[in-house]
Parts: sequence; C-alpha cells; structure tokens
Amino acid sequence: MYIEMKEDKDARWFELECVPKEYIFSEEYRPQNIDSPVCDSIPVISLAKSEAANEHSQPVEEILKASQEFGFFQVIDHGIPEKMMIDAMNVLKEFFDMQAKYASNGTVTPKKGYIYTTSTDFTKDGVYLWRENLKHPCHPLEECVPLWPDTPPRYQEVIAAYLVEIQKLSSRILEMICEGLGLEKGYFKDISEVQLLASNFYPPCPDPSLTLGILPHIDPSFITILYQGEATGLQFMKDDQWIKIGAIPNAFVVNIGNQLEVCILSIIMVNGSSSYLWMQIISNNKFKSAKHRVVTSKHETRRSIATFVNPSPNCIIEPAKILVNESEPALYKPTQYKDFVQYNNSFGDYTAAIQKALDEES
Ligand SMILES: O=C(O)CCC(=O)C(=O)O
Ligand SMILES: [Fe+2]
Repeated sequence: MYIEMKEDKDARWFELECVPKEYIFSEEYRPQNIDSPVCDSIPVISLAKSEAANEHSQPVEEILKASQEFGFFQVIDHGIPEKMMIDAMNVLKEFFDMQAKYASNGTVTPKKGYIYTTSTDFTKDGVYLWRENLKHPCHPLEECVPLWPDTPPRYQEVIAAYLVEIQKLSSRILEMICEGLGLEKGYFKDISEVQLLASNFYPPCPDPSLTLGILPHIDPSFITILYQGEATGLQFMKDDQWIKIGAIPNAFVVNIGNQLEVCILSIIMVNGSSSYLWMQIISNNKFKSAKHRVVTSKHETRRSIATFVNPSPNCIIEPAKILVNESEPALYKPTQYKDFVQYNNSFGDYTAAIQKALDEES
C-alpha cells in the first residue's frame, strides 16, 4: 500500500492521507458493521427520583433490569453540573494537545503517578491501536492528586473536583444495585472506590474500516462510569452483534465490570437460603458484563473519560462456602483482586506499573 506522509514536520502521528500498515488489523478484528444504526434500546435512566423516599424504587428497578439484560446503561439527571463535566473534558483535550508538542512517543513518566501512552504503545499481534491514553490511580484522592500531570496547570484541580463527584455518583449507583438485590445497605461501601482514571483520545482516521480505537474487552471493575461528551464510537456486544451506544449530552455511560458479576453471584449465594435461588442466578439472573470496543471515525474526534470503580486491591471475592460441595463445586476460585488483574493482564503492557501504583496506595 502507498503511504503518503504530509510534508509538515510537526504533523501528529494521525495526520495522514492513508492508514499506515502498522495500524491495519487482519480481517477477523476489523470492525464490520461500522454504519449499523445506533442502538436506541439501551436503557437511559433518570436519577432525578433516586433520592425521593417514595419514588426511588423506579430507578432501582431500571438499573437492576439494565444490568441483567445489557450490562450497559446511561444515566441522566445525575446532579453533576454540566460545567464540571465539560471542564474535565477540556483539560484532557489540552493535555493530549500538549503531548503533540512535547512527546512524540509514549512515556511512562518516572516518579509520577500517571502513564501516558501513544498509539504505538499498544499492539495486538504487532498492530497498533488508533488512540492515545492517559491513566492514573485515584484513591486515596489526596495522595494521588500531586502525582498527576501538572501541565496544563489546572489539570489536578479540575480532575480532582470531577472525581469527587464521580465517587459520589458511583456510590449511589452501587447502593441502588444493593437495594435492588435486597442486600444490606452499604455492602459495597468499604470494598469499592474509584481506583483508576483512564482517558482516551481517538483522532479522526483516514479509513475506519481498517482500524480500532480499543479492542474488544470486558472491564476488570465493579462498574465503570464513562463520560463521552457528544462523541460516538463506543460499541457493545449483545447477542453476538456489535451495537453502537448513542451519545447523549450530559449523560454518563455505566457498564458492569466482571468483578461485579462475580461478586453479585457470590453474595447471592451467601444470602440465598435455597439452592433453587442459586440455580436461578447462575442460569439466567446474574449481571452481565458486556464486551465493548471503540471504532474510529473519519471526521469525528472522540475523547472519553473512564473511571473504574474497582474492588480494593486486597479484597477477596469467592463463592459462599456453605453452597460449595463435591457435587456443586465452586465456579470461581477465591481471588484477590490484584491477583486477578495480574493473571488476566487486565491493563495490557501496563498492568505491572498500575499494580505497583495500586499496591503503594493500599
Ligand atoms: O473510550 C471509550 O469510550 C472506552 C474506554 C474503555 O472501554 C476502557 O477504557 O475500558
Ligand atoms: Fe472498557
């Protein structure tokens, strides 16, 4: 294939007429149905009534149903000021724009609590992803903030303010999940925190049918709260089909990570008095953690801020012992969250660096 580079020495890696061969996925990974209609059936749940004593059962039921059927939903009327969301997105835009000037390659900044990676730092079978990424731990917040990027200068302040709100929102959502499942109040309070922020920059791509922004994956979290502004590109898998998630301004996309799936199963097994309930849960009632990916666009730039609400690193999740016997063996081994992350290489090449940062936090 003929690859034409623009003359401009200052051009960024994506400012090209054609897709370089290093970014072209083999047929099996290429996005096939890039123009399929946006899914309009993914639940959009208003949290306006979630604090009202006599009306909050409605959002609780909607969240429970969406978590079981889709593993994905959007929340609106969440109470987080729009200005705060836009500010966070703008400061990340400034961060990524500055990398173009100062760093042509991905850098793992020594002695800093963040990891910035450009497209060539992520490969799948030698093929690069069409994105840049910034990751950093967030808990405990006050200890992490000084280690985050300090350019642009307002980065730390703006993102910390955003994360305080996201922490409150995620606690509300986990509390509603607890209530919906009939679990004791505050079940997740001490074992979950917003542990990690990952923001992404997916520039326009000359031929989106050949590339991917992020490969199909399931998040290693309890839940992930994602702000995508008005950009499209996120898709999730339902019944073996890739389905686009529409952009709703001022909404957050929430997805169920595989730790919640495992955890809910274990909790219900502990609390459930009959094996009938256990069977019901395993067969058709458990939460879904949906596989998702990001496709690129010819004209649109996508930016997203994902916050992973993870189990605490030392938290152990295991099936209830009373329900495990020779004929009904445990479906999950007791696993410390950090071992799970390591075993599954959950954060790719950066798993070790992130584990180290999380270990230092705990
Ligand atoms: O950029 C996105 O919207 C998706 C990000 C994502 O799935 C992740 O970071 O796990
Ligand atoms: Fe994800």
